[in-house]
Amino acid sequence: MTGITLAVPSKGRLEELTRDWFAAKGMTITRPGGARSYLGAIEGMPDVTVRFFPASEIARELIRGNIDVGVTGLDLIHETSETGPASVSIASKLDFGKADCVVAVPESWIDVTHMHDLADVASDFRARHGRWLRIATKYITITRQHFAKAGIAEYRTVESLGATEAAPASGVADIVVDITTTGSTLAANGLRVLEDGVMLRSEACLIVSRTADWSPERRATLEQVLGDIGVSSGL
Ligand SMILES: Nc1ncnc2c1ncn2[C@@H]1O[C@H](COP(=O)(O)OP(=O)(O)OP(=O)(O)O)[C@@H](O)[C@H]1O
Ligand SMILES: O=P(O)(O)OC[C@H]1O[C@H](OP(=O)(O)OP(=O)(O)O)[C@H](O)[C@@H]1O
Repeated sequence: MTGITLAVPSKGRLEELTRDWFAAKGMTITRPGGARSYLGAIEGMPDVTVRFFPASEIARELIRGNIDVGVTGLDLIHETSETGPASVSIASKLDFGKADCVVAVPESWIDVTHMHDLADVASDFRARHGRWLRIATKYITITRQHFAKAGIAEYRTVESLGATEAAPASGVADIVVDITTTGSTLAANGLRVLEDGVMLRSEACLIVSRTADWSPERRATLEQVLGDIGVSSGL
């Protein structure tokens, strides 16, 4: 077996930009079965099988080694598993899909400008309010890691799969961890990013799995394909 699998986003904001990025490198991704098909190819590259997946599944399968190369957001690699970053190699940043994963508090918390202020708030919270500080987020892993690094342990996460920024105003949580690009959603919901509250700067990346089964033949195919794009695997 010398062929390799390339996974690209099947939908969402990264789909078209990914196709355009490959096209600019002279590689045309085809989807012979149409938009509902999950199998594709790259014209003139019979050793590459293209698979279409949601961005979050691409991150998971790269980490598990079930796909060889893929395009997804760096944030999803960090969020999917604590071992995510070590399980992959970033072959190239793609300069689109940019978003910062941030900690944001209500604008009315005027004394809270840095993570160390938040640490003080968190440790007093239970005594003052009779409950833990609540953080609305879908970035549970990233939150756990960064709050531990900031020495903050006294909080609870409230898992939010959409409209996270609405959680403080609606009383579901006190603060949020979410991604932001222009900042307009945070501002519209009366939230402010802490001055040292950027936990991760994310963008779409071309990512190689370290955990895939890299036989010498498949490795040679990988380096050849990446060489055509002008990058190396970093394996
Ligand atoms: N403004 C933004 N909002 C959300 N995601 C963004 C934004 N800008 C870039 N991204 C990136 O896009 C990726 C998520 O893409 P997409 O929304 O297609 O994924 P998904 O989670 O599979 O979609 P869905 O939420 O529809 O299931 C993440 O890596 C994220 O960082
Ligand atoms: O900083 P901004 O430019 O305002 O962008 C950030 C917002 O965009 C995304 O939500 P989206 O509208 O894509 O909905 P989602 O929650 O389904 O991802 C993200 O979850 C933020 O809410």
